[in-house]
Amino acid sequence: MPAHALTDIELQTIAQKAAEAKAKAYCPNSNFRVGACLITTDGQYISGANIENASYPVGTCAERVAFGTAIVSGHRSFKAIAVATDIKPGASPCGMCRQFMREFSPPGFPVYMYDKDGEYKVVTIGELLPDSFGPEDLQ
Ligand SMILES: O=c1ccn([C@H]2C[C@H](O)[C@@H](CO)O2)c(=O)[nH]1
Ligand SMILES: [Zn+2]
Repeated sequence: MPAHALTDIELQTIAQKAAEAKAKAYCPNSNFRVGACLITTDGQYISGANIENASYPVGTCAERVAFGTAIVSGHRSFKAIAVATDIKPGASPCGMCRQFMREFSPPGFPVYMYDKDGEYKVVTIGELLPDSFGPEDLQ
């Protein structure tokens, strides 16, 4: 089992919570629901969903809502994130979210992408954002 692998229970829980968050998306502009759920290294789950705005660029993605919520709750260390959408295959995080997530996750951090049937593909943030710039580069 790779160091970052989740247990079956963790995987089930993160998928369920990402799907629940998806139901809470506020997306009157795109009607494209996205839910996300992070699991912290101490086993807590923190969710997010996309929140759109009448001024379109002001809207934000589910991944950044989940990470932002976690960070302001004091969490700094994460095992994985799940992202759930109603398409098939599941959606891959946008470029801005890749960089945002990279701030708080090592290259091996797993991103589980769930599709409308609950099937997933998992990739690492390093695969999504190769040769990335991170906070350690500022030291
Ligand atoms: O990985 C993604 C991709 C898109 N969105 C949101 C942004 C916008 O509200 C809607 C359509 O792009 O989906 C996310 O939350 N996460
Ligand atoms: Zn995004």
